[in-house]
Amino acid sequence: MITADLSADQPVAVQPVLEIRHLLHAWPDAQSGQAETLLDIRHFQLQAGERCFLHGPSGSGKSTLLNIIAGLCQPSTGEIWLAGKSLWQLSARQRDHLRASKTGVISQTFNLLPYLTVSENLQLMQNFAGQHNDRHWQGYLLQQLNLSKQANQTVARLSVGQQQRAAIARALVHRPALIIADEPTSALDNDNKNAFMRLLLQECSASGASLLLVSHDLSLQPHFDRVLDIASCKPGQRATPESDKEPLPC
Ligand SMILES: Nc1ncnc2c1ncn2[C@@H]1O[C@H](COP(=O)(O)OP(=O)(O)OP(=O)(O)O)[C@@H](O)[C@H]1O
Repeated sequence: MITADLSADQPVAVQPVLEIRHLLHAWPDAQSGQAETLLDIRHFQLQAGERCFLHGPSGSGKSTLLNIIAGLCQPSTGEIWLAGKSLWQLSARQRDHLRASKTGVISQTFNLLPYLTVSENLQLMQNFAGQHNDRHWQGYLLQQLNLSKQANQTVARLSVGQQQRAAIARALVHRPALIIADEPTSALDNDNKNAFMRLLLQECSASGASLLLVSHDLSLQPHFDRVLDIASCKPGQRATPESDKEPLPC
């Protein structure tokens, strides 16, 4: 079980992009049907432009937490505030709209539409976010991600690494306030990993987007303001601070 109070020490002058209050989440065990608590986070905030790196062992609940933050999975109890709105007080339609307009999600399974081209996937994302179709910007992103040649190919014909880069472009194309990335570099070679990190950080700086990124690749840590080890926050333990900026009282 993960128990954490990851609140910032400083009083907050501006509204955070993301705030978690008293989150508890349990999945029912497949055999016994009993629910065992997986996540227990008393408080967590992410400010505009802040970059947070989240790591921890396989099965510790990182993807579950990201799905909860993205409004794709309802927590057992607790509140998730995204851009000043409480996710689970919204209708499903309002929640979908908030997710589409405020977050860019790069998931482990990419969630691209395989029968559409890369460009069409980007256009669709801008449409969902209520934006006009900015072909110049889309082309720039694809070029930065070394995907220009694949712009008019259907996603189903791309390699896994190319699909991952297409998913990255889609997460950035509508300039979201919060980028949520689950193992975004796992299928990339070193060159593409570096290009991806460069573009992601550059776009976060340019747009002021916050970034919450989950990875097992600890070499990415220096790019982040805060580093959280989800597994170090256990009941009765105090997490070892990993970031110079932020202690993590559990
Ligand atoms: N929809 C679900 N229903 C039931 N149990 C689930 C569901 N999704 C995840 N789990 C369980 O929750 C636990 C945490 O899974 P999760 O994918 O969040 O871990 P993780 O830290 O992201 O792992 P990894 O690093 O391997 O991706 C696992 O034991 C998993 O089996």
